[in-house]
Amino acid sequence: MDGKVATLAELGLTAQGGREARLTGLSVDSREVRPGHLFAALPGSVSHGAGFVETALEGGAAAILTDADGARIAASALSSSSAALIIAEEPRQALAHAAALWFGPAPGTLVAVTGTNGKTSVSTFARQIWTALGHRAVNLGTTGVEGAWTHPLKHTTPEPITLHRALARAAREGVTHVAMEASSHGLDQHRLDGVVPAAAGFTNFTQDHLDYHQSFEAYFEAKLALFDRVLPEEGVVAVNLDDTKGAEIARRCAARGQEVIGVGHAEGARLRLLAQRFESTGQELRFAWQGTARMCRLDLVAAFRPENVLLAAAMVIGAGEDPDDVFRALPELTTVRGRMQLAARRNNGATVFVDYAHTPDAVETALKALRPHVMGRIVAIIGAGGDRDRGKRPLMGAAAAHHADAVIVTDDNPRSEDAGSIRAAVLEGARGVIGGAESVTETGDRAEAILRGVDALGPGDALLICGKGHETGQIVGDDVLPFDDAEQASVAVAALEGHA
Ligand SMILES: CC(=O)N[C@H]1[C@@H](OP(=O)(O)OP(=O)(O)OC[C@H]2O[C@@H](n3ccc(=O)[nH]c3=O)[C@H](O)[C@@H]2O)O[C@H](CO)[C@@H](O)[C@@H]1O[C@H](C)C(=O)N[C@@H](C)C(=O)N[C@H](CCC(=O)O)C(=O)O
Ligand SMILES: Nc1ncnc2c1ncn2[C@@H]1O[C@H](COP(=O)(O)OP(=O)(O)OP(=O)(O)O)[C@@H](O)[C@H]1O
Ligand SMILES: N[C@H](CCC[C@H](N)C(=O)O)C(=O)O
Ligand SMILES: [Mg+2]
Repeated sequence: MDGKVATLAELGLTAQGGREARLTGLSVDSREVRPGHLFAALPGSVSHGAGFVETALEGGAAAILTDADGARIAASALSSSSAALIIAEEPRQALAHAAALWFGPAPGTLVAVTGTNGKTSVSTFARQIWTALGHRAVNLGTTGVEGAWTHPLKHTTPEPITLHRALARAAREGVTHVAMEASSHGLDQHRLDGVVPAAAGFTNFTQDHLDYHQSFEAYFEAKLALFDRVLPEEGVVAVNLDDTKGAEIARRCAARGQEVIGVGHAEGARLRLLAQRFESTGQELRFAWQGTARMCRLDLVAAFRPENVLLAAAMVIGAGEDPDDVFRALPELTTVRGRMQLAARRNNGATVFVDYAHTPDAVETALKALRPHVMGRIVAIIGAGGDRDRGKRPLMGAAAAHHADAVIVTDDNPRSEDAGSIRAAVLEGARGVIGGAESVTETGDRAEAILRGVDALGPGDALLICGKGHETGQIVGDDVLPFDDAEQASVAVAALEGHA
């Protein structure tokens, strides 16, 4: 945005005393302030950004956006400055709107999805459907910006400056359609308040992020904001009715007069899942749109997959596509990076999948979702991250031993911890299961564990490599060693089948 200048009024902001400023950029971090910037001094979880106003002013900030507390904290720094002061009740919301105006036009069609699990999957499928229909589309979230334009991101839902910069750049690259993930942190912090979705989706609601939200109620309230605050009145709501909280959202939105597309097995679903038949690398679906039954084959495994696919279809329909065109595109959907991804196949037909499951619940869900596709045995590779929740380690081991036929415990980002001790905790959980997996073994080196796992596969068997999904590195101490589960799976198959 070199050379660009805007007034406060052009960004929808009004300073105390009506003072004006000519802005050259926006920052939320005082260390990034350049001369002429608006510095948003936000109340944080660790400190109040207002404590950094002095640094921002030294850096040349022309305006400070904050709340009433912030104005008090920064009063003395501001008293000797000519910078404009904007006091907003919700400075994060004001920043989101200002960032949307500063960076300029975003792609014309945007949808957003929230829920505990499945956001990355649903937004990726929405992007793939649009692409199949001839649009230049991207998905934006945990795996960065992917599709017609790619760009890395540090967060699932980035703060508004990063978000609107990315959206504007995507638009300049010719992208017309965006499916984005709305994390509960992002919603709670008003990061999406400057976007205008045509449709919003809800996957499901289970326990997560209680360290931040404190209670289930607060966590759900955060998610509701996508429908109550971010989605405009004329926006369409696509929601999984099989989830109790989803049904509640559907009722609330319908009562408000919003168009709702219910998805799921539930009788009242406009897009209703009727039946599934599983094969080793995919499944047949029978579903109905507004009462008319249809069939299609998905080249995707996991019993829960149709939930994600049909929700994505509902969001794309809600955003204006013709339902028949959308359903014709479904057989073309391909795997989501690191989510029940078919990474390799042995000559004997055995399959190797990679999944990001890194909690006890996710390990259980992933293994159960794979089971109906597998005629033989399931081998699971699992490990747990260092410098993360220690309590989950034995529980992950137990989940794997309960639901797999053989378990290989290995390393997954030991970070600053002793890798052997982490494995020992996972092994203890796995070996404590009575009547579970027939074998539980330990192989610290992840590449070797994958080779052993692949080697153990007979006809009809499957290997599920849990924990790293789309990650491209193994974090050991301060080093990030290149490592990609899907790539290692192919390397292992090639080595065992004797081809390069
Ligand atoms: C817990 C959380 O969400 N924190 C966000 C919050 O920062 P904070 O409240 O911790 O900030 P703080 O450290 O108290 O500092 C207060 C303010 O002072 C500013 N500051 C701080 C130091 C300094 O020298 N100068 C300065 O200006 C900070 O930029 C901040 O605005 O506000 C910041 C500015 O908007 C965010 O960047 C930051 O996200 C951090 C980076 C983060 O890691 N968030 C994660 C937890 C997150 O949002 N994850 C979700 C979903 C994950 C999932 O689904 O698994 C995501 O969407 O990625
Ligand atoms: N509909 C679903 N029901 C249950 N589990 C699911 C569903 N969709 C995906 N999962 C599982 O949840 C995990 C995360 O999937 P995905 O990355 O799509 O979700 P997400 O909401 O984006 O997660 P994150 O909060 O990490 O960004 C994967 O392990 C996947 O197997
Ligand atoms: N966002 C999560 C992902 C964990 C993935 C797993 N590979 C690990 O390192 O534990 C975390 O950083 O805790
Ligand atoms: Mg995600």
